[in-house]
Amino acid sequence: MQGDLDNFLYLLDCLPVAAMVLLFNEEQQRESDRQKIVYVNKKYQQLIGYPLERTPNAEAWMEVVYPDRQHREKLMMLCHTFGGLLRETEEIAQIRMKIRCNDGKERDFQVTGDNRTIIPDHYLVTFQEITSLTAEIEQLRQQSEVDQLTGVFNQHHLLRRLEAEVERAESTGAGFTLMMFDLDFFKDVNDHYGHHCGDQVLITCVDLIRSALSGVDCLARWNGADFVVLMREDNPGIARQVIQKAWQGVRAHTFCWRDSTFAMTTTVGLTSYRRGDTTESILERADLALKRGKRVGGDFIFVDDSD
Ligand SMILES: Nc1nc2c(ncn2[C@@H]2O[C@H](COP(=O)(O)OP(=O)(O)OP(=O)(O)O)[C@@H](O)[C@H]2O)c(=O)[nH]1
Repeated sequence: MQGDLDNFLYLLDCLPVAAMVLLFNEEQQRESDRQKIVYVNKKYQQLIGYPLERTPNAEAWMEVVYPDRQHREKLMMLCHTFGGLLRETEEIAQIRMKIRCNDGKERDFQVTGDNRTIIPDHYLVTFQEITSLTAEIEQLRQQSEVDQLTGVFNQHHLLRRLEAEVERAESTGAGFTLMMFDLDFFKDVNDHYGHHCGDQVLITCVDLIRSALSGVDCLARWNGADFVVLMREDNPGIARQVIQKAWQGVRAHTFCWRDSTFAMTTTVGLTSYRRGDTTESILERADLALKRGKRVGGDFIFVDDSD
């Protein structure tokens, strides 16, 4: 048995993957004493940087590689499930975790626990670094939520935020305001000056609107020349004052294209959250308010105060 273990550990040192061996002892009273790290291979020491002496048991190891207490507590819960899963299913279990390595850098790892090792009660845990993969996924996730032309959020993100905001309003009672912005006669800009000029106008308008908002307000492109602002302000009067600055900012701006200058106006439809609202009902009301603003010729802020 000892020979098997020695051979097994020798093989682990030849692996190009960081690995540790855990010994499970179900008889120990305290959960933290049930898992003991009995071996870390060479690749583990190179990549994560801690020798076995620095990792005497699972709990101490956790404190070294997860100095952030909150992160550690979350992970302890995950690991508890992870260990339970391994013992119950006699299979492989995987989790993703952030580890503070000995060089002080935080890296992401795919951690795989395998209880099918040949030594009874010994579990093999391998660590595959996925830091660059995680960064790429995060970058793609962010890109998928942003409008490529203007850099503000897209409709997909807005709908997610709106859903979360409706849930928050339902549970806390703190409302919010939704505004739909449309550039008036934007099609004429494209027709007169070309699509490229239209693009620049959209970018400039976004900058002007954004500069009137605070960092917590969510500005998103709804489609074409329509934008939506979600503001955590349940008083429509106050929200109106803020949005008027954005509306006025676009109005006062002189747009230049080659030898020409021109002005732009916007129409805004504004509505506030009401108890029982869904994302659809509040969007519908904002759209209706926008249409009513358009009906009076645009260049207008229409506040929906119907009941
Ligand atoms: N340049 C440019 N044009 C776009 C883009 N997306 C949509 N459009 C154009 O935006 C126009 C639609 O805008 P609308 O708001 O419906 O038309 P509008 O002239 O502003 O009409 P009103 O809103 O009623 O004042 C169409 O001509 C689209 O081709 C874009 O990314 N770039």
